[in-house]
Amino acid sequence: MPLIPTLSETLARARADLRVGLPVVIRDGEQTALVAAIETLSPARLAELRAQGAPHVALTARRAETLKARVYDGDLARLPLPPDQGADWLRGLADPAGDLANPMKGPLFAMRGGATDIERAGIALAKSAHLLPAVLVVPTTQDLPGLTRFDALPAIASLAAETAMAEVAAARVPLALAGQSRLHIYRPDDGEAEHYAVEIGQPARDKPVLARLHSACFTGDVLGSLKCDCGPQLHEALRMMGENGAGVLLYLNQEGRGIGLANKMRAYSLQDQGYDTVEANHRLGFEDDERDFRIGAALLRRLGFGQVRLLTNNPRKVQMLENHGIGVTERVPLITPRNRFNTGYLDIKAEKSGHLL
Ligand SMILES: Nc1nc2c(ncn2[C@@H]2O[C@H](COP(=O)(O)OP(=O)(O)OP(=O)(O)O)[C@@H](O)[C@H]2O)c(=O)[nH]1
Ligand SMILES: [Zn+2]
Repeated sequence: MPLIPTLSETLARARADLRVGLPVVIRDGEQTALVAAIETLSPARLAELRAQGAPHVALTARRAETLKARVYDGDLARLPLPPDQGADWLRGLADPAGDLANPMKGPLFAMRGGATDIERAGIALAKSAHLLPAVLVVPTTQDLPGLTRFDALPAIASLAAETAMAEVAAARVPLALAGQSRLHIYRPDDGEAEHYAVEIGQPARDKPVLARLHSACFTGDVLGSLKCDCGPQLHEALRMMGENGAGVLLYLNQEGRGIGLANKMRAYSLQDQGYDTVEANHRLGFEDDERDFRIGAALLRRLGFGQVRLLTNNPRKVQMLENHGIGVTERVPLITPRNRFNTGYLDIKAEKSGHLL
């Protein structure tokens, strides 16, 4: 019996491969293509890929709009790689860092017609590897042993909900702001980041629990950045749970609303150029919010909680939990002080993302 990796295992390998600059093979019916992340593509690897066939780029519609490329494929655009262009040109398409210095990348000719599911899967893979959402796609007929391959299209978008998570450890941690807590570590089967649950006191399972789903923010939570409200929200939530005597805080490793810390810093760099938090995400090729809140719902259920009093200003979080089987009996606002660095950010969250601030 050959040992065949599961889809979760293949996904974990594919993310690692893309991050180090290796292409993966994706098959969709009769079509097979090599897919590589542009962010990590070296000139030497590009030359190898060119020897396999005619490459094209797949970008999200968000990035294509910034580049003024035509979008014929709904949520993505495909651009052929011209023979006289190379790694620098590709990098310019993927990475907005050079947009101001070099605004004219085109004219850019977009491809039309034909199947686009391999491209869509490739972009989803690059996003889940926390790379820039832009991939090089090379249709091929060769059998390429040694590369990670998907023999059918990976249904990445629906995977997170189904991914199993194992509790790997739990132990008591006394907290300055909340008293006794128990920290649980959960590890997803598909190699994604671990998530944490902090149980404060001994919350009853048969009553709505005071809960917070907190997305990781290295800059705010750890460094005390004044650019956002994350650190004060984290501390205030813990303090309220301590005062309440019980609660549960999920610390979800979805840094930068799911785009990863490197991309969040790219977004900050665009914000330094004057774009707001939403525009910066779009210029990078991301949606405003790439988080998958199903993970939070799954974790709450796993901990035995079916109903929550949710500490949040974000109505989407309430909606997503309810959609995924967790009753939100009350939304408890979590308002923290403004300062001159975060006030614009909070205004945009209220205006464009519907936060109740
Ligand atoms: N992409 C991006 N992410 C940011 C930026 N500023 C903060 N973040 C991230 O935004 C997320 C905020 O998470 P939360 O505080 O849990 O969620 P929220 O949507 O603000 O809703 P609340 O429950 O009301 O706080 C964290 O993952 C931060 O890292 C930014 O300018 N760009
Ligand atoms: Zn933050």
